[in-house]
Amino acid sequence: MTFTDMLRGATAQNDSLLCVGLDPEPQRFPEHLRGDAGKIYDFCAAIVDATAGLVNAFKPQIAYFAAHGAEAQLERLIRHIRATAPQVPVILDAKRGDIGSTAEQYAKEAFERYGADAVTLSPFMGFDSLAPYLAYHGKGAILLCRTSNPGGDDLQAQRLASVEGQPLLYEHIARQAQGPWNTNGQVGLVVGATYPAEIERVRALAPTVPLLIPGVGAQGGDAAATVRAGLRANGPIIVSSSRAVLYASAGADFATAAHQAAEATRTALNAARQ
Ligand SMILES: O=c1ccn([C@@H]2O[C@H](COP(=O)(O)O)[C@@H](O)[C@H]2O)c(=O)[nH]1
Repeated sequence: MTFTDMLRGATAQNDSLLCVGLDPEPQRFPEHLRGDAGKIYDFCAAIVDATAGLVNAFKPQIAYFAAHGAEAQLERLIRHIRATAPQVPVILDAKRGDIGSTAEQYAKEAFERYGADAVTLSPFMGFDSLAPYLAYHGKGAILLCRTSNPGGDDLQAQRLASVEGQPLLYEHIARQAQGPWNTNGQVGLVVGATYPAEIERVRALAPTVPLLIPGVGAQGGDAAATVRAGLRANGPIIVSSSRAVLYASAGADFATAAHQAAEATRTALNAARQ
């Protein structure tokens, strides 16, 4: 099954636009696990079990595993997601970007080693740096477009004088993603919930690609504005929240609290659907 098929299925089955981001920080774990990088799998698996019926995707961020040498725990976690929530796609947030020969290795890592359904990529090095991921037909390639951080403006809001109509860089990325770069219907875009006007602009330029939208929760993005700006009948969205769900409680009830936080966010997102 393709990434987009899985996304459509999980969105319908769980009645959800919410993606739970898996960004494990051992120092923020509940007391009985705190500071122990060997417990990353246990912590994340409990979060997965508590939220699997509430999400349309899970998004592990690879840095939070690699920083602790916990890649084997990430592999095990993705196998656990497959076993307990086979309908829910896994987006590996890796933001890779490199020349083609190296990109081949990164693509192998994402899709063969980890078995992810989609991966986040930086489009900064151009189409040939994306092509190795697109060679994995059916897998999602989600390109950074208008990111959630304030510094995203430094480059993404610059005007491209060399392109007809002089679009901003992020607008050009959106057009490429909807058009010539989307050779097999695998491309998606990352747009920050912290910038709803830009989500709307990206959606106008890229009406059907999946939008991965981080920035609700800890970064303060508005759930309702995000849905209104990004969701269309044929334009799916994946609204990601990590810390607000993972660390809803620092106590032994962390998984119950994560369930409640995810459910509240799912409800807020659904309330804004047309
Ligand atoms: O523009 C972007 C792209 C990716 N991210 C990632 O999403 C999560 C956000 O975590 P929260 O705790 O919900 O703020 C994190 O993994 C980032 O690397 C993003 O925030 N913005």
